[in-house]
Amino acid sequence: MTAKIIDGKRFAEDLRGRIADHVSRLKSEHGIIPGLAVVIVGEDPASQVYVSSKAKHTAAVGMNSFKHELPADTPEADLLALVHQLNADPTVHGILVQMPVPKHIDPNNVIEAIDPAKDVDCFTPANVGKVQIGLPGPVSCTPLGCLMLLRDELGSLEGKHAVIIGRSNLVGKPMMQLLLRDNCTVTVAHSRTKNLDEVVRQADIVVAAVGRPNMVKGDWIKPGATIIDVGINRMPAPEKGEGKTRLIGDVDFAAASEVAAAITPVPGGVGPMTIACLLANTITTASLMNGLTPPVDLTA
Ligand SMILES: Nc1nc(=O)c2c([nH]1)NC[C@@H]1CN(c3ccc(C(=O)N[C@@H](CCC(=O)O)C(=O)O)cc3)C=[N+]21
Repeated sequence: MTAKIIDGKRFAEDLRGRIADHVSRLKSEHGIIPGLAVVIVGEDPASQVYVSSKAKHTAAVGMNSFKHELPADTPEADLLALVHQLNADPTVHGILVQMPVPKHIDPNNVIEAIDPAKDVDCFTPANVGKVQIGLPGPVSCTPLGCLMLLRDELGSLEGKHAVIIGRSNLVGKPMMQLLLRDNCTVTVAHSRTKNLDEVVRQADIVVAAVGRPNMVKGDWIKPGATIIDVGINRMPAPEKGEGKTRLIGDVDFAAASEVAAAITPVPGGVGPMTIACLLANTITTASLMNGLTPPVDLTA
C-alpha cells in the first residue's frame, strides 16, 4: 500500500481562509479587530523565522499583529512587565511568548503572568483545565491542528485506538484529552514504555511527538493506520550546501508510507497547522472576551 499524504499545508491555507472570513465578520458585525501579540526574547534564528511567519499570517487574515523583540539579556521582571502591559491592552486578544525563553528566565513565571483570557497557546493551568473538562476556550495549537487533520481524514474517530508517543505538556497530554473527547481509546507511550514497537503496532492512529528523527519504523505500523508526525527535527544537509539544514519527522516516512493508509509529511504536515490554529485561538479568545460564542469550525 502507498499511503495518502495528508496535506497539512493545504488544509492550513483553507483554515486561514475561514479564519479571514470570521475576522471580517467580527469587524463588520461587532466592530472587533482581533489582535495577536507575539513576544520573542533573544536572537535564536529558528525562533526568529517562526515569529516572522506568525506575524505575516496574522496580518494576512486581517488581524492586528503586534511584535515585541527583546534582547537576550532582558531581565525576567521586564518581560513580566511587558506581559502585564499586554494583559491590560484592550486591542490585544492573544499573547504568545515564544518558547524557549533564555535560561535566566523561568518559563513558568512567564506562563503564570499571561491572562488566561488571552492565552492563545493554552499554556496556563486555567486553560489546560478547561480543555480537560470540555469548557470553551483556546486549545493547544499543535494538538488542535492534529485533531482537525484526523477528523478530516477519518470522519468519526470513535472507538479508534490512538497511540500517542510522547507525554509533553505541549503536545502529548493535550492530544490525549482531545482524542478522548472524540471517543478514541488512547494509549500514551513515552521514553520508558516497554516494547514500544508492539504498542504502536496496535494503533489505528499514531501521533508521534518525541523529537527523535526517524524513530518510528515502518514495521511498527499496523497496515491501514493513520499517522500524524509532529516531529520537527532539523538535520544538517551538506548535500544542499555548506551549513544548510533540512527537516525530518519522528517517523521513518518512506517505510511507513508503504504500510499506512495516510501520513503527514514533514515539512508541510502538522507545522503549518500549528500556526493556523494559533490564529483560530485568537478568534476564540477575541469572541469570548466580547461575550460571543466562538465559531465551531475553529474549536475542538
Ligand atoms: N509559545 C510558543 N508557541 C508555539 O507554538 C511555539 C513556540 N512557542 N516555540 C517554538 C514552537 C515551534 N512551532 C512551530 C510552528 C510552525 C512550524 C512550521 O510551520 N513548520 C513548517 C516548516 C518551517 C521550516 O521550514 O522551518 C512545516 O513543518 O512545514 C514549526 C514549528 C511553534 N512553537
